[in-house]
Amino acid sequence: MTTKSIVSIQAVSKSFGKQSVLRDINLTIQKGEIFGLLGPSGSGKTTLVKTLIGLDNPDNGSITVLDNKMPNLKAMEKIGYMAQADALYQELTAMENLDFFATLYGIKGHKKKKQIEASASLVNLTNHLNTPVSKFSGGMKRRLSICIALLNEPELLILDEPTVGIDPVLRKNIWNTFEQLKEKGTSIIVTTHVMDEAEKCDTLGMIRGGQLIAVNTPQNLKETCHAQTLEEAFLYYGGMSYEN
Ligand SMILES: Nc1ncnc2c1ncn2[C@@H]1O[C@H](COP(=O)(O)OP(=O)(O)OP(=O)(O)O)[C@@H](O)[C@H]1O
Repeated sequence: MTTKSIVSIQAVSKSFGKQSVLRDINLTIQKGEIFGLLGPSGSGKTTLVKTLIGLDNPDNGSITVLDNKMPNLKAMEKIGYMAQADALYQELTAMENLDFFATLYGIKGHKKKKQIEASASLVNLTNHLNTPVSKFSGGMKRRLSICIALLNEPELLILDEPTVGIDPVLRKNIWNTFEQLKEKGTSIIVTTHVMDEAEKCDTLGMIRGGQLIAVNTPQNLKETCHAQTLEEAFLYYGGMSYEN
């Protein structure tokens, strides 16, 4: 693994009205790692990833992604983003959805065919491409959304709670896909509130009430405070229970 940074967040703050949602966030994410952002519902994970990709502007501070100060169109082209809710056309087949989004990304001809095949294979959807999305299970829809985020061969893949509502077997499959992508050199940022997923990340940022309360490997986070579990560690660093 190289030690070059792919994301640098400096003194980022954001409020919605009177509510302070991100408080002085400083964070560096290294290239080639799976970085997890762990925090309870409402802690600011989605807001932080949205500011990362330029979908939302911070009130203060600066963000650099792939050596570009955000928001930056060139950097955005190298990022694959999967939002929390699936944005799929239900009446279209998986292939038609993929074709539509590939065209939107400006991928054409032979490259389009190749990219769709490669991405579908990674998420195990090759045999379901001609099925209308309305007939997909929740897990298949999530995998199709991941597939779409992979179409432009992103250097950085950002996934907002990619496995919510997915059973443990499928969740394991999806994490295997992340490992394969990492092997190929893709950097991954994933938000989660699930502890066993957090354990699988190379580095973990714990966020609570808009504050980054600790950043380290899952092992070090536990060892430093003599915790048996990440939940215990979260309690230690956050000074409160994990749940809101
Ligand atoms: N557009 C908005 N306008 C006003 N408040 C917002 C907006 N977006 C988010 N918030 C508030 O900001 C806080 C953080 O929300 P955010 O979605 O970032 O949390 P989260 O950690 O991603 O939560 P979850 O795990 O439930 O998705 C919440 O209190 C939320 O209600």
